[in-house]
Amino acid sequence: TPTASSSNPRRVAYFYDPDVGNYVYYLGHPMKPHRIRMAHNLIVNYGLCDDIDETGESEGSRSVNDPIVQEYAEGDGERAKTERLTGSRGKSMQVFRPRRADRGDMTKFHSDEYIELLEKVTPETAEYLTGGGVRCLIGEDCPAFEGLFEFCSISAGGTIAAAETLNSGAADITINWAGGLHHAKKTEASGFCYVNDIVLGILELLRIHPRVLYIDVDVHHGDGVEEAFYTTDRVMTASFHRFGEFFPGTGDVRDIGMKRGKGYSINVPLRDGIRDDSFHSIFKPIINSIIEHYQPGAIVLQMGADSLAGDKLGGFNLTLQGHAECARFVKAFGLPVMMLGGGGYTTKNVARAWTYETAVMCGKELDENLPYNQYMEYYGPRYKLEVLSNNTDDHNHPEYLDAIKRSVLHNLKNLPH
Ligand SMILES: CN1CC(C(=O)N[C@@H](CCCCCC(O)(O)c2ccon2)c2nc(-c3ccccc3F)c[nH]2)C1
Ligand SMILES: [Zn+2]
Repeated sequence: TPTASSSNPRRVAYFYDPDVGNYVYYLGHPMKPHRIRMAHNLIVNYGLCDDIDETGESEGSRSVNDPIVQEYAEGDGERAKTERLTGSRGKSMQVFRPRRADRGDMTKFHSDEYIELLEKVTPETAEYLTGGGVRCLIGEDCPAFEGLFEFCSISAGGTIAAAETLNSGAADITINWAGGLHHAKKTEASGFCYVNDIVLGILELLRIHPRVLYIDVDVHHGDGVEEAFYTTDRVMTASFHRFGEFFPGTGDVRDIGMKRGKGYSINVPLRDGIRDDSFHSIFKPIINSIIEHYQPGAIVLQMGADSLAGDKLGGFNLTLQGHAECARFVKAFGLPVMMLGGGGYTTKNVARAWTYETAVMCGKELDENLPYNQYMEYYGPRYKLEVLSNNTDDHNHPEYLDAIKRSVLHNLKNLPH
């Protein structure tokens, strides 16, 4: 299969399960899985891919004896075999309904007891099973909701399938907007995250690649992924996040990894109000230096949309273009990329951002006027593909950003091996 250089078109595989939008944390909880269905509907109505229905069929689906079906199926783990390819002609990318992760997949990182708890906890039994919500943090942030384990299986199944697809060489870029749940720990839920799909996907990539780079632009620190790989040099984690009186509180610039991992965790702590230009002035030089010094074989990019201006929880001031520029910049290195979702609490803007960023990876331009879609009323009154910055203060003074940048670049120059 032809390898794509950074110039010619990249083969994009996109993973989506039509059930994902049905899960609800609880009324009033900021995390709304419905946002993923909104993004999918916009992606389909912009014509970037065919839709996929409950059976995984779509009008563009191929018959099982179609050569590419055989190639895809043979080239990959058994997960692919259950897959119906919907590689439709003329669309910019292929959409797949991923196999759901099972406890065997999940316990590649998480403890047996923790996954056993996730499988059996219900809203009714949560209090009792979690010792009052303390042992596994199942409570305000991480409630036990109806279908919790299925939701985790869909999220993790998508990211594992996306990693397998990159490993098989069947695509250059893979996308799972239901993934990116970066706070989940080995034995406990945290920050709306229960199963760390990112860690599971990176473990899959490590079967092929000696070095994997993880980049996190969610407004919250990617603590679960950093912790999982804190003492190894086989994964470099780089998180750009709001820091100071903000959840989860970790991610200080001085936290750089330990043991063989010393120097392989990068934290870029930022203040609220950061705008496109100041964000890029620190993001681009750091990513350039990381790629130069670390030379990863593959990149995992968590595109949490709560770093957009106007997010309910975030406090940053990035525009749609500014947020998407991170994906565009990473794509240009021409390395295999797995792009994942994450946070994002102003749901109409989450759908806008992830639709736009899907198009960026496909190399497609989108009309700024939204196409008619199932959730059109959410996008009023302008019905545009835009997220504009506001006039809140940027508390990231240039000398602050410069000091952080110098500290990070200095550490990168001195990587031990
Ligand atoms: C004990 N105190 C509560 C803890 C706390 O402040 N938790 C953060 C959690 C924010 C999680 C952000 C998740 C994420 O965006 O990073 C994400 C989600 C998926 O991938 N990434 C938070 N919870 C809320 C929240 C929770 C329930 C209801 C309303 C809320 F505002 C807002 N922010 C401390
Ligand atoms: Zn977040």
